[in-house]
Amino acid sequence: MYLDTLKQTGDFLTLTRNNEFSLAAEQFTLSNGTLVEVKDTGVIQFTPATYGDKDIVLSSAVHGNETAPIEICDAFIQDVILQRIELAHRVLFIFGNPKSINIAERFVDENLNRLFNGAHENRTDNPEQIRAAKLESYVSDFFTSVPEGRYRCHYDLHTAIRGSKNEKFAVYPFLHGKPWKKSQLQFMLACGVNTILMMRSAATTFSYFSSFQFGADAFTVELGQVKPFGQNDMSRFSAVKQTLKALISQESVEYDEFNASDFELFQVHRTINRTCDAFSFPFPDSAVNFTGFAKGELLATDGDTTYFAEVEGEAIIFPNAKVALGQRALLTVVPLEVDENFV
Ligand SMILES: O=C(O)CCC(=O)N[C@@H](CCC(=O)O)C(=O)O
Ligand SMILES: [Zn+2]
Repeated sequence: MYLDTLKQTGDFLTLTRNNEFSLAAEQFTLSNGTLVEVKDTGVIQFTPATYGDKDIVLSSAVHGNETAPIEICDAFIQDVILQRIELAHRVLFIFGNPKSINIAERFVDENLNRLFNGAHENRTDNPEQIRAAKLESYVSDFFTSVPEGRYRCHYDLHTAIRGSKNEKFAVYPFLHGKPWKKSQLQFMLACGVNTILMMRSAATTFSYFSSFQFGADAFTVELGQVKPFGQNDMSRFSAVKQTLKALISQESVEYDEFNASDFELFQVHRTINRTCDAFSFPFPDSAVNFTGFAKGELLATDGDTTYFAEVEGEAIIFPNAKVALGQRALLTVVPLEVDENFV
């Protein structure tokens, strides 16, 4: 029975870290009427006695070494349980990969953020495969256990391996032709995120899953660079903390008028996958995200295949030569202007 400690401390992160793979479901009600449901290790759902029309998912630790988002969500969960924050909406918090938090690694056996939207099927069992399937079902239950037509969003919080020219940026999953929402860009701006990458194809990421399967406004949000626990400068996250707090605790949140000049928008130019053991980049580990290359410059070598920048200024995002074979080793992006595809 872990509930007494959880009620007293609100420390769901420690409970999660002490139970790497599963935790028996339990529930209780706070004196303010909020129902607290522990669904599993790392998965906790809050339902206020009276709740508004938003169903909000906030996830972190899909990559275990990305600690700043974990600290942000840990603090929110404690604030809710200890009644320092009163929620206005239903909220599901997820710490994605508890064991990878404990070993301070991106993942244990397999990158969890490549296993969503059915990608966990037909593969040999390992903890991340199992976890992806469970997380999908918790999110599905959360969104579908209430009447249809409610507003849904999912912000999957990460930090990037490399430094970035633009410290904070968000990935807007492929919307299959639906327009991008200026209101979501305003929300990101309020979080201190002025740089958005528009994906142009389906993915197996957590944010794409919620966007595609449930029509949620969903993003992968990169809040800075990976640091061990205790080494994050939490002052750099004050805007995102304040904006997320407003989202979950206020009936509605007003944002400034959309102004295209506030943003740097990019669309994916191409994805380069690693297919060979001999995969390398010509640039050093210190090369930051959004570094632009001149047309014709070498971007990557995959066995006998060489990739050169196809357009002037083609910029690199998430270069990682160590990904598993078949996985994305590099995204490149080019600037995007606001047009009629934004509503
Ligand atoms: O810095 C890196 O190389 C990776 C940071 C990270 O985990 N990014 C996400 C982005 C997911 C998306 O494309 O929506 C990932 O690679 O899973
Ligand atoms: Zn990540």
